Amino acid sequence: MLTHATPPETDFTRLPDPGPDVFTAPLQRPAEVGEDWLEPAQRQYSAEEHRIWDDLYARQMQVLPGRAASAFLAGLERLDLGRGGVPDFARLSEELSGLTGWSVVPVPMLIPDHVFFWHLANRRFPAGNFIRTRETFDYIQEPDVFHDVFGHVPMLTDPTFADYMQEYGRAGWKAMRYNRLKALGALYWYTVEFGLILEGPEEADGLRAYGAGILSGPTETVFSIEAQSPNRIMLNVDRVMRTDYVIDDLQPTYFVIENFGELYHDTVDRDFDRLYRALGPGFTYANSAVIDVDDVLHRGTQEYALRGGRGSGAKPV
Ligand SMILES: C[C@H](O)[C@H](O)[C@H]1CNc2nc(N)[nH]c(=O)c2N1
Ligand SMILES: N[C@@H](Cc1ccccc1)C(=O)O
Ligand SMILES: [Fe+2]
Repeated sequence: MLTHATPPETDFTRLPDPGPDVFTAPLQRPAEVGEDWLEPAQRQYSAEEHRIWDDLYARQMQVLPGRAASAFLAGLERLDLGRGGVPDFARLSEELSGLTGWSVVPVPMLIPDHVFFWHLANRRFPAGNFIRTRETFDYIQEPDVFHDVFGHVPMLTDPTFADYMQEYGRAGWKAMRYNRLKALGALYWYTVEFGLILEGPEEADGLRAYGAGILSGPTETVFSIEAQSPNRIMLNVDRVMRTDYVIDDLQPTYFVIENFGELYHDTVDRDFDRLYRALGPGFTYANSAVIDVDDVLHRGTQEYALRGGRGSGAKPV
């Protein structure tokens, strides 16, 4: 019997009930935001904060050509994110709504999973309001406005990717019912945050990054494409959803797609019920594992991780 955990009549305009494994408790909701976690307005930024955006932008532009996916670079240009200063969400939303129907809305910090899904399902991208400081210029733990807007928003100009993001949000309802958010989160991690795409034949050096976690920092932009250390493996949804991930260091493994249509087909056009029923509560594969079924583009040396990773002085590339 086929059970549809997300019934076709699901009302995605209403906030879903968080399932038992939703990471809600540790998040303290600030006084100024309601159940939707939306800030009443985008922050005002100081002149120095606008300069921080400009400097982060300039630093990325030195490394992106030849490494960022063409869809990402096209989006950056289309939205003119380098016009100077932190972009205004209202103007961004206006331009995006004409292109793919998305908007960008301000949130104070990480928001609970079910609220995040709900915004995506309604084509609203929740972006952190604050910007990092000079002290945290190279590395921040929480997503700030540079990661969220520079890293994520350009891809929302791509119609197929824009649809994928909305469907990912809608997918949260089913994953919550099955208590398998971790698995769906791994898919997000290895695509939206750390995805690579093979734009031309492999021999022609066609490997590019489209993941926001890669493209919002210079080190991982170079590491993900050029380093010998990480594995680069063709994306296999069943495999990826069983794979653990690191949140505070360069990835030991990247998963590669050939185009966004294929990503859409392998995820959206497929019923995850059977998969969720087959999955255990935790992950099966370590984040550095290479397994039998893998279609391996590059088997990494894992030298960076073996030397101790972040904080050890190990050189990324
Ligand atoms: C898997 C899950 O959807 C993911 O971790 C969510 C949780 N809450 C978030 N909240 C914000 N503000 N930004 C994010 O990217 C996320 N990611
Ligand atoms: N097709 C998936 C939904 C999904 C869409 C997009 C990304 C991931 C999952 C399901 O049946 O649940
Ligand atoms: Fe992100």
